[in-house]
Amino acid sequence: MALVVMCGQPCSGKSEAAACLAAALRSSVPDVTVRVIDESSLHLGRNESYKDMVVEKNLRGVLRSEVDRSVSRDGIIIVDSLNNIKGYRYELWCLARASGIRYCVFFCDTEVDHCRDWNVKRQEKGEPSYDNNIFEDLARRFERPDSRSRWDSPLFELFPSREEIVESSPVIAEAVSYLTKKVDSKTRDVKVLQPTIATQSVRTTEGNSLYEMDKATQEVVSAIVEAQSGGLGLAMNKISLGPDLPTINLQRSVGLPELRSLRRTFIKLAGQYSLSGRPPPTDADSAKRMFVDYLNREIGG
Ligand SMILES: Nc1ncnc2c1ncn2[C@@H]1O[C@H](COP(=O)(O)OP(=O)(O)OP(=O)(O)O)[C@@H](O)[C@H]1O
Repeated sequence: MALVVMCGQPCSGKSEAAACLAAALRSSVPDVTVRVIDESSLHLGRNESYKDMVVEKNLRGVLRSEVDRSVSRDGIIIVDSLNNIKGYRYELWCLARASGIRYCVFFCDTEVDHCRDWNVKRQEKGEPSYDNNIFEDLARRFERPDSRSRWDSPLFELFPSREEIVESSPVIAEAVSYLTKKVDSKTRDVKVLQPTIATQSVRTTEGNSLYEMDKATQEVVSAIVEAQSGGLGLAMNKISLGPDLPTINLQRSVGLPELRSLRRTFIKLAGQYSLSGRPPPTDADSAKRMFVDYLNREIGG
């Protein structure tokens, strides 16, 4: 039914806002399942998840896979994480689009000084908090949402340092109405994302780019599994697929379920709205090249 992406600086009030939104939605549409996905629901700690770029990338991958598994036309998913990188919000938007559901972003626009104070208060109370260096690094890298981008729209803005956020706050009510309203077919006042052919289940015909992509990415997965099993005497962390293709540089051993999930997500993300803004690959080699680039970004060294 809908995907809601929380976004904001560390310790900016996202979880409190997400809880208010979830409660308001549950009262408004009691028959709809509302689920909040956050780091703690996946048993991931803040400092462990953001201590360097590799684990941070890993955290984003885990959250994205969970969102991918959970989005549906029947329930509402709220992703309560930093969602601080615009490319990542774009990926979440693609997942919503692939499922043909509503989407919106909630931005807790709290000044960094307040976030820092609130984080220090949590530290003093012994509550889960960010280490100071991790907080400063995340604060510096935050990419503000921009409602002109499809993946940051519609954008609901909250100012937790200036106004108390409660279930009855006007912006929460506005979001509940947007997320639960029946679409008026005449005015089309609520935007439901429409899956493109590239994001629908694959309808394969030979020569079709999706078929090529499906087959090519499967070959890449098989090559990785083979290399990791020590077969063919291949190096496990640097896997070559041929002279004209980039090398796969793995940071760690990656199991088949994770590879399958990455492949599924890649296929959804590719197509018309490809990761690089290029058109979908039309031949096996370019599909492999794009998939290897994607894997190197997600799980590469
Ligand atoms: N309006 C407010 N006034 C004072 N303190 C606040 C306010 N909103 C949130 N806080 C405090 O800030 C801290 C962080 O709140 P919250 O967990 O909602 O933020 P968050 O953005 O989800 O944090 P994280 O980035 O760790 O997930 C909490 O201790 C909370 O009590």
